[in-house]
Parts: sequence; C-alpha cells; structure tokens
Amino acid sequence: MASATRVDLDGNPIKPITICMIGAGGFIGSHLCEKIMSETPHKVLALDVYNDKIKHLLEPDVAWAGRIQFHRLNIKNDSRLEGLIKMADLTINLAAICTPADYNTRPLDTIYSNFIDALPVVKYCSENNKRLIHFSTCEVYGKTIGSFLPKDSPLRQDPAYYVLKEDASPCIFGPIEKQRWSYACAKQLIERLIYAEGAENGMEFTIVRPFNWIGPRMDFIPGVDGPSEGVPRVLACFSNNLLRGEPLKLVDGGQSQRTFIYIKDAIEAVLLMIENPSRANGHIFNVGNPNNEVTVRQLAELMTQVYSKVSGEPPLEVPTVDVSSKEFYGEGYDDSDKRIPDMTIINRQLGWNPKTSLFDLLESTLTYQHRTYAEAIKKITAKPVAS
Ligand SMILES: NC(=O)c1ccc[n+]([C@@H]2O[C@H](COP(=O)([O-])OP(=O)(O)OC[C@H]3O[C@@H](n4cnc5c(N)ncnc54)[C@H](O)[C@@H]3O)[C@@H](O)[C@H]2O)c1
Ligand SMILES: O=C(O)[C@H]1O[C@H](OP(=O)(O)OP(=O)(O)OC[C@H]2O[C@@H](n3ccc(=O)[nH]c3=O)[C@H](O)[C@@H]2O)[C@H](O)[C@@H](O)[C@@H]1O
Repeated sequence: MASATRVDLDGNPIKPITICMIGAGGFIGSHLCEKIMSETPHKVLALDVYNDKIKHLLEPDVAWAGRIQFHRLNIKNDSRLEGLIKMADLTINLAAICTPADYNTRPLDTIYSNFIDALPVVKYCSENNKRLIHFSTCEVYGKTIGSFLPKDSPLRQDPAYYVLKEDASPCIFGPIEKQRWSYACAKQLIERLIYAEGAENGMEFTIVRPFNWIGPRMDFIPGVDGPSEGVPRVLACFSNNLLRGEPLKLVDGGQSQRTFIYIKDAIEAVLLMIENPSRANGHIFNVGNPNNEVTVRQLAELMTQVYSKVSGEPPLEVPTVDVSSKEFYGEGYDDSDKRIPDMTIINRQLGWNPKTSLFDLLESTLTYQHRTYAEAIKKITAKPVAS
C-alpha cells in the first residue's frame, strides 16, 4: 500500500505526481504501472494502442481505482497527445517497435516509430516545461571496440575494449545495407535531440538504456497471443520452442553474448529515476546486470534445464539446432557481439544495483510461461480426433 511517509534518496518527502506513460500497455509499461499502483501514490495516464497486459490493473474494484486511466491512442496521429502531456508532471515514453525481426524487414516503420513518432513527444515536453524520461536502448552502443581486434588479441580480454560506458563508449554500427542498425541509429538520433533540448532549451530529461530486461509478459507466444509467423525477442522464441517441445534455434551458432536482467530489478531503477529528479535529470543511465552474462547458446542450455525443472517434463533429447541469421531474420541482419553495462553512473546517482541471478529470474519467468501457455499450446498442437 502507498504510505504517506515515503521519502526520496535525500530524505525529502515524495509528492504525488501525475505521469503520462506512453506505451504503458507493453512489457516494461505493464510492470512499471503495476509497481506505481502498488507502491506509490502517483497517478498514471496510460497511453497505448493495446491494453491486454494491463487489464488486471484497470478493473473497477482494485485498491488503486481512479489512479490509473487508460487512453487508447496511436501517438502517430492523435491530437489528444499534447493535452495529456500537459495534464501530467512527467512523461515517460516507452512506445517503439523494438523486436530485431522488424529492424531489417520493416526498416521504415522502425525508423518512424523510434525517431519520427517520438519527435512530438519531445517537442510538447520542451514547449510545456515538462520532464521527460525517454526509453532508448543498449543497442545504441552497437558493436564493441574489441570485436574489431584480431581474434587472438589479448586486448579482447581487457574491459576497456568491451565494457559499455554512457559517457565514453562510441556508437559503432554496421553499413547502411545492414538494416539491423536502423533501430539503433533512430534511437541514437532521438537521444541526441533530447540531449540538445536539455542543453539549448533547458528541458529536464533522463534517458534510459535498458540491457535485455526479461520477465513475464515479454512479447508474445506465436500462434497463441501473437501472429503464428511472428518472431519475438529471444526469451519468447526460446519459451515457445520449449512449450512446443521443439529444439531451440541458435542464430549463427549462438555465439553472441548478452547480460540479462530481471524486469523487477530494472523497474526499481526506473522508480528511483521517477522519484529523484534532481539526481536523474540530465543523465543517461545504463540499466542492466553485468553479473548475468551468457552466450545465447548458454542461455538456451540454461532455459532447457530450468524449463524441465518447472514443468516436470524431461529435457529435449536434441535441445538446440543451428540456423543462419539470413534464414531466421532475412537479408540485412547483423548483431551486437557483447553487452556489458558499466554501472558507475547509476550507482553514483541513484545507489542502485541489480539483485536477481540469471537462474532465479529464469525460474520465475519460465514458471509463469508454463502456467500461462502450456494448456493453450497443448490444445493447438493436439491432433484433431477423427470423427
Ligand atoms: N525490453 C527490453 O529489454 C528493452 C531493451 C532496450 C530498449 N527497450 C525500449 O523500452 C521501450 C519499451 O520496450 P518493451 O520491451 O516494453 O516493448 P513493448 O513492445 O512490449 O512495448 C511498447 C509498447 O508501445 C506501444 N506503442 C508502440 N507504438 C505506439 C504508438 N504509435 N502509439 C501508442 N502506443 C504505441 C506498443 O503497443 C507496446 O505496447 C521501447 O522503447 C524499447 O525500445 C526495451
Ligand atoms: O533487449 C535489449 O536490450 C535490446 O536488444 C534487443 O536486441 P537483441 O538482444 O539482439 O534481441 P533478442 O531478440 O533478444 O536476441 C538476442 C540474441 O539471441 C539470438 N536469437 C534470438 C532468437 C532465437 O530464436 N534464437 C537466437 O539465437 C539473436 O540472434 C541475438 O543474438 C532488441 O533490439 C531490443 O528489445 C532492445 O533494444
């Protein structure tokens, strides 16, 4: 329950505010709304085209009834947007196309969604003196410097060549024909625009760079709550394979490395940003868990083991199968080799650290996936009974 005595990191009482949350119906938005409703007194104007993931928060008989209001709108073409931003103290923009399968196959939609559609949000915030928390991505770092060194170079082991720092690392993307980078490039340009609004016009902003946040409600399971041919992010791809008893597909051998963070740890960091504006304004924050690094192959192996534990089913005899990126994603795919966030800035400004190990976060997430989808998958895959 929200308590009247909540204080910020400097010991000052936190005043209730109204937040205009764009993209509130998505994976991160649903967890952020849940956290704000259950632990704070703040109000949320929740904007999205969909609300399936926050339906449970919008019921009339919940404890926070009246503090969250859903507005179904598409920010591309809705004149209500400016009014809603004006009604709020803070705007949080989460709206984006952010699944890699779209970056090279729908590059125009990707660029429009991540740059053009975000422009009015920045403009309305700046013109109306409203604070903005904008969701960018760790993909703005692109590839590591180390990835360009010879394979046997000892410098590849030196963190200076791979740890990603907000105020020091370069943004390294592939050539234009590798359309994978359309997303990262659009996100980089909107970051630069927001930063410039801060520098030239004094706009109060915080930029968040999530590093592979995962957990319940991420994306969709193809053929159950999303299109059969759709390709979600890796957690949902591998969950889908496990639920159907199929081998997990490793793109280009599964050699890329990622650090995964539990959504609930990451949401704690966002709440600190919301409630400590003087510590968060003007900053770009990496939000990830540097201790949870694995190759995609190791992730597949761990998910296979954990899924067997939570479902009680034996692990697959052939757990993985290799697939080329061209076959899986199509022409123009490319990849980030390694993503380890430097935590200095978020640690210094907000005293935040992630807590949950990869095993624990996969255990709770796969328990959710099994409970939510196993029956539906069984029905779909059951052979029709001959009449
Ligand atoms: N999940 C991660 O680990 C991760 C990592 C890096 C960056 N991000 C960024 O965080 C943000 C949220 O990511 P997510 O994982 O919750 O994605 P998501 O796809 O689950 O959520 C995005 C939401 O925005 C909504 N939306 C998109 N375009 C819209 C429009 N024109 N009008 C209204 N609503 C619109 C979608 O309907 C969706 O509900 C994105 O900006 C993404 O780029 C996420
Ligand atoms: O989550 C993030 O921090 C950012 O990175 C993600 O990009 P990426 O990590 O490449 O996306 P995933 O789909 O989660 O893929 C991770 C890795 O698994 C691989 N993969 C994916 C799916 C699959 O079935 N098999 C497989 O080997 C991919 O090729 C990639 O190397 C997305 O771009 C965004 O959601 C976000 O901005």
